[in-house]
Amino acid sequence: MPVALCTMSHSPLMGRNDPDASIVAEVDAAFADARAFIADFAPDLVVIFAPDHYNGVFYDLLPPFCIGAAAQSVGDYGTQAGPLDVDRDAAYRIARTVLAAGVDTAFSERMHVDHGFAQALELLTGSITAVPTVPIFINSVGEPLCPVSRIRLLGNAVGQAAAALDRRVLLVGSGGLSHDPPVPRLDTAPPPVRETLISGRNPTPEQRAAREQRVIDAGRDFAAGVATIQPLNPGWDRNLLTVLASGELDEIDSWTNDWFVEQAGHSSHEVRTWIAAYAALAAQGAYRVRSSYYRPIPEWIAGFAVTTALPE
Ligand SMILES: O=C(O)CCC(=O)/C=C/C=C(\O)C(=O)O
Ligand SMILES: [Fe+2]
Repeated sequence: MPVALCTMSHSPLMGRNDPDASIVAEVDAAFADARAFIADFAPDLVVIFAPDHYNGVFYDLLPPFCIGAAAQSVGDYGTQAGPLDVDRDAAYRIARTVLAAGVDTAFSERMHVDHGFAQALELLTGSITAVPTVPIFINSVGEPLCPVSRIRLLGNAVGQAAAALDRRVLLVGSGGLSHDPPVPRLDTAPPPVRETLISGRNPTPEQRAAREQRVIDAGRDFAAGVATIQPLNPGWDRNLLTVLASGELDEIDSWTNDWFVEQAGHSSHEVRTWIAAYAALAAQGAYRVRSSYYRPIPEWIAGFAVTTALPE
């Protein structure tokens, strides 16, 4: 069945701590191109891989993956709040195929998602309900993480499931390339923050505003060159884009989780969502990258990229 792919970095700092207007215009043009590509493809199902940033998934029960049969967006960083238009039947069909392939995904009838999903759906399709969706959470933040080889297997199984649906499926991956924004970590967080990582659902508006302001401040400091967070790594980012475009995805299996962090920062694990989306596309045979935009954008704490691809 027809498939197409669009992968994109997300950043909660878009619109909150923008780079020079010429760079914003360049990114806007990349998204306009992606939207035109998607409109031309006319998907009737979006399968989106995205991470969570301790808004929907916590250490009280932290699976490596979760497929949502129903989901709602928490509306962080000004993204749309409320239910996604989840295609429940497609979610179950995909989950059955993934489990049959030996990839032990979790499954949710009440998934909570954050800007990782909502920003991508809004930017690419116009809203969180524009096109029926199957949201697939990939843990990219809460260590310990599974080896990245499992992500390729997940993506492959999702791609096989997508092929068996009689639908026009857009595969989306949402996450930054090299970047190390201030996402708290369980082993270093002070006790009150640690508790929010374990069970922090539904923060008060004041708590949410304080969290968001901390990230915005970090973006300002990073762009000013005074933040203590890890630099972006454009060389690493470009190599990743080259590998994804080459179709030689099994090369990625040898990349260790520690190497991701050393090279590209903790949140570079978010490229798991790209790897899954490309592996899903590869499940249907050879593919061709149709467009690839990249720029390191310190104001957004992001190696920022947008790609589109189609089967050959
Ligand atoms: O404050 C927190 O708990 C989480 C911070 C946060 O949500 C940061 C998000 C950053 C990205 O999504 C990103 O750069 O990819
Ligand atoms: Fe993120």
